[in-house]
Amino acid sequence: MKIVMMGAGAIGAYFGTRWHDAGHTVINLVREGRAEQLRTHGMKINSPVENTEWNDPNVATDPSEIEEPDLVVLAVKGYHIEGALPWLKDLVKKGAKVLPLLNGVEHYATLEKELGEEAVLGGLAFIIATLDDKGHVEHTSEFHDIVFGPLHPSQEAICEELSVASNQAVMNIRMSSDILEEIWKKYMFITAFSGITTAMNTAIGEIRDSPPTFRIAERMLEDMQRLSVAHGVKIGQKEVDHAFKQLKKLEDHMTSSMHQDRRKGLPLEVEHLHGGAMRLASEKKLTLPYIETIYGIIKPHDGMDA
Ligand SMILES: NC(=O)C1=CN([C@@H]2O[C@H](COP(=O)(O)OP(=O)(O)OC[C@H]3O[C@@H](n4cnc5c(N)ncnc54)[C@H](OP(=O)(O)O)[C@@H]3O)[C@@H](O)[C@H]2O)C=CC1
Ligand SMILES: CC(C)(CO)C(=O)C(=O)O
Repeated sequence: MKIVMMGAGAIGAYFGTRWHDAGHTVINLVREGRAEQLRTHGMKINSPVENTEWNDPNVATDPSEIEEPDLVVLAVKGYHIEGALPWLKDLVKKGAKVLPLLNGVEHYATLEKELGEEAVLGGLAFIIATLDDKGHVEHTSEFHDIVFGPLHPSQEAICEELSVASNQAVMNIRMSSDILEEIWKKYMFITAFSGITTAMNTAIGEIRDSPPTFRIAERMLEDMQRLSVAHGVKIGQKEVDHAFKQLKKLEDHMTSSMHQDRRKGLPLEVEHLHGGAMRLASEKKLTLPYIETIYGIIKPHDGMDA
């Protein structure tokens, strides 16, 4: 299978290298700065599961360099989506389907409108990973999962193909028959987890030590549950309880990718995740008081805080 990794950041570099190691043609379609870093330092993954290196990774800096792509795995941040559209359009014209692995929901409407509904699969990544100063991946959790599935009946074949192609890859990958519901469940979880860890600027352990603070995370899950129902996705109290249990089970040091970005002084996905939830709520005349509050607390740190 010919896979284009669009965005070879933390998750793109991680999963792209794992597919490469499994024998697939993986092309990292990146911007100039990242291309230079990959040429100089190559790909390296430091992982509790298995370390690996790809010394001379395939790098492209324009879609015209790529022939007959099967799948574009989209692993950019929410605030990169608009900028990614021209290259995505070129690749879709060449026959590729697009599998986004971003957190959040709002990007699906944009991608479907710009690329066509048949081109956009549903996808999610579950991993804790970040890049070091050489652009190598630091994978710090035992889990490294992808869940994906069709959002349009015409996508069954490419989904089956990806499933088979991933059999030998060092990752847990699963095809879902209801990827939309899974995307919303993760959206509910990540909005609470990234919201509380980024707003408090600390990992989950310290948040749990303060029950009134931890309760805010539960309230955010409830806000997101109401939002999903308003958008026709069946998420109930059972799923809220399950997500809250997951927050209770995480190891003390664990934190969200958004909080890791705050620690590094990078731009945050707060507009995409929490801002997106507020826009989706206003479409349905809902208010999300806890999401709105946490959004207000995080917003000043977007790209400004070390
Ligand atoms: N990191 C994690 O642990 C997890 C992250 N996620 C989600 O996955 C998504 C990606 O996160 P993550 O990998 O951490 O992000 P990173 O910031 O590490 O990587 C994003 C990459 O996208 C690249 N990029 C941006 N625009 C383009 C473009 N137009 N063309 C090509 N490359 C582009 C950036 O390149 P450049 O260097 O040029 O800016 C950067 O390398 C987010 O939605 C995040 O929430 C989900 C689960 C876990
Ligand atoms: C919750 C987690 C770590 C799971 O993959 C995540 O998606 C993130 O922090 O962005």
